[in-house]
Amino acid sequence: MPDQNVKVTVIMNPAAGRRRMGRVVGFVRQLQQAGLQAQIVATRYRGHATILARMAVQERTCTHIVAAGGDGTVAEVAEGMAGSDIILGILPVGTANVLARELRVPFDDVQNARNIAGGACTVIWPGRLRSSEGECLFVQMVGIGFDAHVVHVVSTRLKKAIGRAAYVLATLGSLWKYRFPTMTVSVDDVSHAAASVIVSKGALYAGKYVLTPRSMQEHRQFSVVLFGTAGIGSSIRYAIALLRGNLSRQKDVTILMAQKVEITIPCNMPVQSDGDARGLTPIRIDMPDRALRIAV
Ligand SMILES: Nc1ncnc2c1ncn2[C@@H]1O[C@H](COP(=O)(O)OP(=O)(O)OP(=O)(O)O)[C@@H](O)[C@H]1O
Repeated sequence: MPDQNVKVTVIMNPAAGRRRMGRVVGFVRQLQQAGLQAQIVATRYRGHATILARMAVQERTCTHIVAAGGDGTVAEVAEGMAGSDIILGILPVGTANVLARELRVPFDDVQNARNIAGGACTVIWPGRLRSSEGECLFVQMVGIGFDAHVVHVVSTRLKKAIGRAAYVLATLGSLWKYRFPTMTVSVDDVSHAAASVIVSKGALYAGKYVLTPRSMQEHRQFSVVLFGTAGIGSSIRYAIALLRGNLSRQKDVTILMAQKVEITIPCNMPVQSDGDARGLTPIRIDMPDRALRIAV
């Protein structure tokens, strides 16, 4: 029997993925058919999802917020509601939707709506990034170096037109343009040298590819993946290893569990979080005390 007190606000990013308004409307209809009250609010600009989620928490206008978008939208919504008792749902209509894959949120919208109505949820711990653009939560990962350069240069228009293939083209272009400087990474106060770094809450990357053997979503820690060798050849080797699922077995890839990462040298390295450009180094990443309840 559905709970009549369940009120769902769907925060929809109209700029995510390939503009799937019809799918969001259909999903809301599914929620309503399951006996829940549901409404859609569309974001109007970058960061708006955080403001909408924060207002919903403060005014207690709903019991659930569904982030309709990709990982960037989920992260913005999380920023506004983490630490509250509101449950976060995900309607994966973005480009990569890594967190939804990680948590096995159904891509079948009927099943997803049923799960939300059913009330099952899990608790995850987002990380916090401080960079030249200020502070934000991340739900899946932060990249510093080569992958962040790809995110900084990928064309939004191409992403809309061809989806994840836009990242493949941007990666090929970046192989020639990126200079591959080495950085000093402090991981829980121990210094390491790396060509590129990915700090990850989850096990997956760029969709369904295995980055680390273990997801840390349910822990107050993250994995730190240090890519040891700079240059075009090594980057291609890392990409192939990622596609084949054996990245963690590369001799020059180190994976550490940690709660704090700092990169101060060199300055001005590109930074991305959850697939969105987030300014430049210096950065600090840690684990705030704000959990997220997520419908699964
Ligand atoms: N109304 C809007 N207009 C323009 N940009 C927006 C709007 N609302 C949100 N955004 C921005 O859209 C960006 C992309 O969103 P999101 O990451 O959810 O989609 P995606 O990139 O297609 O998916 P993924 O991260 O899974 O690859 C985010 O940086 C977000 O801040």
